Amino acid sequence: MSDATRPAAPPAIQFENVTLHRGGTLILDGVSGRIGGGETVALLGANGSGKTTLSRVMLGQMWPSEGVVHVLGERLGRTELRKLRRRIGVVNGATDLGPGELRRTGAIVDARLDAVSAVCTGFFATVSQFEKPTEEQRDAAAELLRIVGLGHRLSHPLLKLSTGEQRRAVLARALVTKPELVILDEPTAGLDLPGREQLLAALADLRAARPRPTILLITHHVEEIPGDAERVWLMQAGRLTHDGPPAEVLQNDALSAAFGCDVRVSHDHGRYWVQVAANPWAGARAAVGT
Ligand SMILES: Nc1ncnc2c1ncn2[C@@H]1O[C@H](COP(=O)(O)OP(=O)(O)OP(=O)(O)O)[C@@H](O)[C@H]1O
Repeated sequence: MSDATRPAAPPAIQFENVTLHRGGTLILDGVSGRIGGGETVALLGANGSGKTTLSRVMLGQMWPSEGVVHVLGERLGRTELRKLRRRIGVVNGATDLGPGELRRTGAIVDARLDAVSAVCTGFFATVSQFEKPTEEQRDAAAELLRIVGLGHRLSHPLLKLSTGEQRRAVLARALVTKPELVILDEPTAGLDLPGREQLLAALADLRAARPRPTILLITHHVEEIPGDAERVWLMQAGRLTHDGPPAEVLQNDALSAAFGCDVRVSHDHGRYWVQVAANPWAGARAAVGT
């Protein structure tokens, strides 16, 4: 069957005309998009463009003022979120918080837990250990922690791990249930160079898995986008301005507009790289005499 006649994979995520206001600010402005089952989509955009908010809408953590969102065949608002969340693996930046703040910020795991217990909370989609994991579940958690390079930290509380180690533990938690959908929000923040490459390799393994999970990767770093990702979304001021294959979207003009500075994109070793061509702060430096 040719690509033209092959039916499109059923969507893992589909949202239409999603608008979200908070405190009088328009954060998402009528965004629509679709990710087919098993596809990888990278979401790029400047600070404050609305990337995390969009991912939180998909997770049912924030409610849009308008619009319809379907995730893994379920319409948000008409489905039991707890059940749905068990099918989704999430990595975000909010791991090093105490329990009071956990509820307020939507953090995903209680950082006082030891690494194995923290990973096991992924089986129950809870932030803390409210249910006792089985021995098999603890073994699976330990195995994943070894795979992400934390075999020597199994019984350490997350609070006592470095930022990069916490990040790896949270990735293990996200993957422990073999989720159908994985949402990674800046998963390499705080990782050192080998740590980042290790995480990107784990991402490549995930993309090679069968059945292949759907992946939404939110990042600021063009070089982290798998060159063969199905699509790249560019976000600017709460709108999805571009949606297409990497070669089409990762262009000088589109990225310069999205980041508000003149950039040059290159392609090497199967990945895209970006350099700032003109320093947007040069005027400010001149003004302060540096
Ligand atoms: N609860 C809120 N009330 C008011 N404004 C908010 C709220 N949450 C987010 N915002 C604003 O919405 C905008 C988008 O925030 P969001 O965190 O989604 O951006 P982002 O693209 O993920 O940014 P970053 O790259 O810095 O993580 C920002 O300007 C932010 O200040």
